[in-house]
Amino acid sequence: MSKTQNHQKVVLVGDGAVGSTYAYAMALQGVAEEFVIVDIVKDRTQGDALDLEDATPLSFPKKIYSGEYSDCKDADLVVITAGAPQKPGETRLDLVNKNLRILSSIVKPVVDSGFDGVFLVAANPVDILTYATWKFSGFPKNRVLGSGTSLDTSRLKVALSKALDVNDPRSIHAYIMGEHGDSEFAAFSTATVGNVPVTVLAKEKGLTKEDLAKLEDDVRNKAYEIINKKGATFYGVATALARLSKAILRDENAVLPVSAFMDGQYGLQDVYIGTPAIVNGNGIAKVLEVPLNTEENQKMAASAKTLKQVLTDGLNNLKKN
Ligand SMILES: NC(=O)C1=CN([C@@H]2O[C@H](COP(=O)(O)OP(=O)(O)OC[C@H]3O[C@@H](n4cnc5c(N)ncnc54)[C@H](O)[C@@H]3O)[C@@H](O)[C@H]2O)C=CC1
Ligand SMILES: CC(=O)C(=O)O
Repeated sequence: MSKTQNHQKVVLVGDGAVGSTYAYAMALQGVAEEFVIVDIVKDRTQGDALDLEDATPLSFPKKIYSGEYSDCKDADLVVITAGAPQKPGETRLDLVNKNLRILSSIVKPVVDSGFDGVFLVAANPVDILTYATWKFSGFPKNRVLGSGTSLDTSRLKVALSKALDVNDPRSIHAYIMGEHGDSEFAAFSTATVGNVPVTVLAKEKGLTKEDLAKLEDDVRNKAYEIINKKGATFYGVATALARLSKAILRDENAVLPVSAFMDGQYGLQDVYIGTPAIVNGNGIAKVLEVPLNTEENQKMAASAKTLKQVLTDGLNNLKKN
């Protein structure tokens, strides 16, 4: 299918639980006229394309098909959800060697196709795989981003909306920052509801500092809770990926939590990590540096340190094997 102007094309690599749910979320939205699905399991991509195209007469006219890396040539966006998921008891960081190997087999053929769009990475450990996608691709930093703490931020909004009796989580302005993983933290010092600090509203509700710490911990551990109960998480992240895709494809300049390259922000260098950023058709237009308090800044630094260590070890292991 040849592309005309204003015709947007997305290639999804990884048609598992996360990828196929993202494909469904995109099928229901009026963005991207062409959607290609790539995976090593061809029967699945072909079956999913046939199944998903049946949603289009009732949602949005869209060409959905099973494809190849060569289809990335004229794509606007490549979304990577290929990779092993956590088994119960595993952390996201435990996936690093396995998923770096898978990623290294994906980025090269995408780039070799002539792809010149934006990479959006969701496979875990997402901050590390986003960095590796940037390295492997040779793309500019702004055109490689990860889903980062977008899912965790949604989880924080859900938890705060329940705790503060604000039924619409979209009214909560708060971020989980740092690693998408065990060293992430809630930036409570800047969190607001209708411009009122969350800390003030929490106090009015009789919530103590310990209650907020427990809420943050529950958010941090929510993936483990879901994986223990049903084996995987996919609806939340798929919706976050669809939101990020829309911001990119519609050139929205929307503020969203992502994994972004640090170039001095938060005193950090040479690491991809979760922060709010302005997202548009070029990927990351600008990293927004949240004015964190001292304790939060320390958590951000500690999170970055963990990521850098695992990244270095992971890339060394990849070279050895
Ligand atoms: N960033 C986030 O917030 C979240 C990230 N994830 C991560 O997303 C990834 C995918 O999770 P699920 O979809 O549940 O796993 P899954 O096992 O259901 O799907 C993985 C897919 O990747 C494909 N794949 C494996 N190697 C490939 C290769 N070399 N080339 C192309 N495709 C390949 C598999 O065939 C499979 O279809 C995991 O790493 C998981 O941890 C999951 C939830 C949230
Ligand atoms: C699996 C994962 O990364 C999550 O649900 O947060």
